Amino acid sequence: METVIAMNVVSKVFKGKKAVDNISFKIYKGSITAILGPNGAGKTTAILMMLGLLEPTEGSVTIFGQHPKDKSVREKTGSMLQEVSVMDRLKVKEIISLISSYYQYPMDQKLLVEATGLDPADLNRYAEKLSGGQKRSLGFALALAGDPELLFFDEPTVGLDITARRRFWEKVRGLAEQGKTILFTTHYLPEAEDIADRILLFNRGSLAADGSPDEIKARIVKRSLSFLQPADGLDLQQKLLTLPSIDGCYYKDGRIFVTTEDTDEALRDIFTAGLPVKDVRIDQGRLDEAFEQLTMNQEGAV
Ligand SMILES: Nc1ncnc2c1ncn2[C@@H]1O[C@H](COP(=O)(O)OP(=O)(O)OP(=O)(O)O)[C@@H](O)[C@H]1O
Repeated sequence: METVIAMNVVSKVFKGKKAVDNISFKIYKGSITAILGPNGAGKTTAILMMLGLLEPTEGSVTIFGQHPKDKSVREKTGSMLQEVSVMDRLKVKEIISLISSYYQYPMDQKLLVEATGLDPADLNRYAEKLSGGQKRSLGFALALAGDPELLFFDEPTVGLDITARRRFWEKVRGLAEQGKTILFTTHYLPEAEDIADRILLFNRGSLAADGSPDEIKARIVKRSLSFLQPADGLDLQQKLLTLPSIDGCYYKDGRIFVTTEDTDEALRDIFTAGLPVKDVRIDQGRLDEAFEQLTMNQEGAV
């Protein structure tokens, strides 16, 4: 497998606070990797270091074996960051032509417009007049303009409607099938689960988990056990935590979820103790549960 990105024991400190803390991983050619994590976990900081827009405080980042700022790397890299800033007083087609002109082998502009779902009629509009979703489509076009080998997307689908979102992910899948390497952050876990073949879960600047969506789910949640939250939910949570088969519990969307290695044994313990659980539900583990437990466990450990 060809290594495209190597993060070697990388840390980034802002004013004495570690935003990224001793992170190491490699990303391989043709893979789609999602970086997940709560707000402030260090995802954007990590991406900015991979783009050469921030220097690590410690450790090193190499892209295609070079420093991220190396000209050869920039020519092979495209990115769409959270803030899509458009140039004032330029039409969409002028911006696309301008950015494409920076590259030796730009993508055909007609294909580019098709790929991003921009309406050809939008090409003659001033970019600052585009809607939020259309600006993101333009951002996508600009990321693809140089027909890059490696693409970074920071929260790419925020503000996109369902159709635009589906089109975006179909295109991303197609790009990966062509051998391009994709890295993206998202807060929409189902997207990560559907699209990514690997998830890097960040928490407080560290890597809390690294694996395929299935591996991450299997690592933590085999199956999940939950009940309706009663009026005295705190009391029930405290009682649940005294049972030997239950490792932890948390509240979400009106229900109490239980962390356990063995749902059968947990249920036996709950009924033996006579706890007043209602509407018992056993589900296959979901990624958001794994995510919640992994970040919750780490918080508990700090
Ligand atoms: N330029 C900066 N100066 C000072 N602190 C910063 C700077 N950039 C980020 N931070 C801090 O570093 C930490 C990580 O921020 P980062 O933006 O990387 O998180 P994130 O995981 O991308 O969050 P979100 O999901 O909210 O986008 C936060 O505590 C943030 O306040």
